[in-house]
Amino acid sequence: MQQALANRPCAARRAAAARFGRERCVKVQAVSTANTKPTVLVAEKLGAAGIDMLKQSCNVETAYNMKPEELCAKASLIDALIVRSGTKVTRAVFEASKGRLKVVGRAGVGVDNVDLTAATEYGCLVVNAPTANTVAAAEHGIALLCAMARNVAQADASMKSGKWDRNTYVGTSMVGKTIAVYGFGKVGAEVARRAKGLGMAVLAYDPYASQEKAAAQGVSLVSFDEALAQADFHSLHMPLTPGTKNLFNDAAFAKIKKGSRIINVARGGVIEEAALARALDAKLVAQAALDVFMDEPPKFDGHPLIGRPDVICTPHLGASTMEAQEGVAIEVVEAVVDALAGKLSSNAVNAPMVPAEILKELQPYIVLAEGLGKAAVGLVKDSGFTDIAITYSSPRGDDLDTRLLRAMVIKGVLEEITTAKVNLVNADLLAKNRGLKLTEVNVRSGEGNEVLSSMSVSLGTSASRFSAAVDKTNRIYVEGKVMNGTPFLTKIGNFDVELAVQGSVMLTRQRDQPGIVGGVGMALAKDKVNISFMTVSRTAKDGEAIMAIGIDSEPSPAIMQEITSVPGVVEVTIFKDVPQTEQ
Ligand SMILES: NC(=O)c1ccc[n+]([C@@H]2O[C@H](COP(=O)([O-])OP(=O)(O)OC[C@H]3O[C@@H](n4cnc5c(N)ncnc54)[C@H](O)[C@@H]3O)[C@@H](O)[C@H]2O)c1
Ligand SMILES: O=C(O)[C@H](O)COP(=O)(O)O
Repeated sequence: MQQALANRPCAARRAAAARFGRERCVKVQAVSTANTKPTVLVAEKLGAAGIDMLKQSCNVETAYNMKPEELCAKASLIDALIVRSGTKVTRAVFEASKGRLKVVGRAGVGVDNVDLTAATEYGCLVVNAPTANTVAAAEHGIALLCAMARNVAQADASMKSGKWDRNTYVGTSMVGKTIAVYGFGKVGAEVARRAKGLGMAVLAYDPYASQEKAAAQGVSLVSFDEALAQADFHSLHMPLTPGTKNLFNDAAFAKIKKGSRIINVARGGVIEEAALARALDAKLVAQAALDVFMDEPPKFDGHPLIGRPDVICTPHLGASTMEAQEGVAIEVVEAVVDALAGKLSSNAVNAPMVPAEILKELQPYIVLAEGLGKAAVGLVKDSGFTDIAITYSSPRGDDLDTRLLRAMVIKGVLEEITTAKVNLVNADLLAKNRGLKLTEVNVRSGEGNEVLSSMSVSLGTSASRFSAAVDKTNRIYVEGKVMNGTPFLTKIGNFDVELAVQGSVMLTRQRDQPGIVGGVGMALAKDKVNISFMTVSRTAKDGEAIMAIGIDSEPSPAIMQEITSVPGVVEVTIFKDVPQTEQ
């Protein structure tokens, strides 16, 4: 039985809702009463419209450029705090608040300056403003593109030093050139639209982007190597994740079209700064325009890029327009006010997916669902995937409310690849906005009242990073179940495994022959990688096998290469940390 998301029967939904209590997914108890208004500290400049809106229901204090100890001193006197990227909201702040601080609002997208784990532990909801600065960031990308191509910043500095130099600053034209957008999400798509207006051909590299969305904008989706080799301009718009960290390194710059130009308004860590400096020295890259840096503010003394004439820089100004700041102010204030009133906002970043009273029964299943989503997307190759299919095998059959489990799968998939923070309220919408096709199948199986006897997630794709993960129907396939209260991955592709759904795991595929375990183990030992467990599964004696190895740290690229060369080993990959769900 296959059901589209929207077509689940109402009665079954209501019955299941009553059982899972899903209408009560609120974490923050309402803070204000009829007599007392909550107190909100605005720690960075916020648009006036947001401040005015906040004043309608809260006492508002503003204090900018506070030292960390000043913020800690304030923490026990406030119910909510609003920041941008310049304020670090550390564990010390939550500790110092002694339980009073209930909401942190981030007036922007990135929440890397907020300690989310500590916030969750201290029962503090974090909300952000994920959409209102998209256009501003795209405009800044285009501003940097034009300024770089026409040497605007350098020529301005030269004139201000009293020179009239019309020869040094001859630029390069954009019309008829090719730009590659890396990360075809909210900002990337807006940059592509504007680049078309400049007469540029637009390529996009985004393994998870929808082909239809790209085609509708006249954008060609290409591989990373094709984008590097073909584009005259490279504009970065992906999130900083373990998969994108230092993506632009020596190896990438070695493949880049010689003399091309790069713009980064995404996140600093996506480019390895020292590698970019080497690429500029070698003239592989002609110019760079950077809004974001590995450390912010960067260490100016001896910085490899900031002082160079072939690099222009701005101090993280992508979101800094009057309009965007008004927009994010309103977006974040709405979310903060809702949260203070005890409502769960769709902009909640660390919102619980499950009410506490039903967590006990569901905890291992939600960890399983998220882990399966994360594992499946972790196996996707460059070419991305077309759709997600989830199968629930449960004694409850059609009576099983799949909304929460589905949301956890979406969370597992999306939080690996986008800036999106998924919660129960926004999961389906975020999936829809990404053009993700989702199908669910309920199979009545198992006995008693257990939630699931097993569950699988499969992705339609043309290629996987680990070809053994592709099943007979050519889909990346992972399956799992809860055993004695613990979630396990039980199948990858056609291979049976038994992996706890947490920690980092190395997978190898090999011929079933002696010497593999020793060879791989010895190679890992050279990098002092500790092994927590090891399981081997084979299709037949002397046939093919896969081995799963729990690893406490990640081996270097050289050791990964060495493992690939162990006789009999065909392929190797690593699943990064599959996290326990925050609750
Ligand atoms: N400079 C600024 O002030 C500023 C302002 C807003 C956003 N940003 C940054 O811009 C970036 C994009 O933001 P957004 O709102 O468009 O996010 P988004 O989540 O809408 O889009 C990100 C896109 O990157 C893609 N992606 C994920 N992994 C990838 C990979 N390995 N290679 C290529 N693409 C990959 C995703 O599929 C997604 O389409 C983020 O890093 C965000 O923090 C910066
Ligand atoms: O994450 C964001 O929204 C942008 O990087 C902008 O950050 P800012 O609000 O500190 O300008």
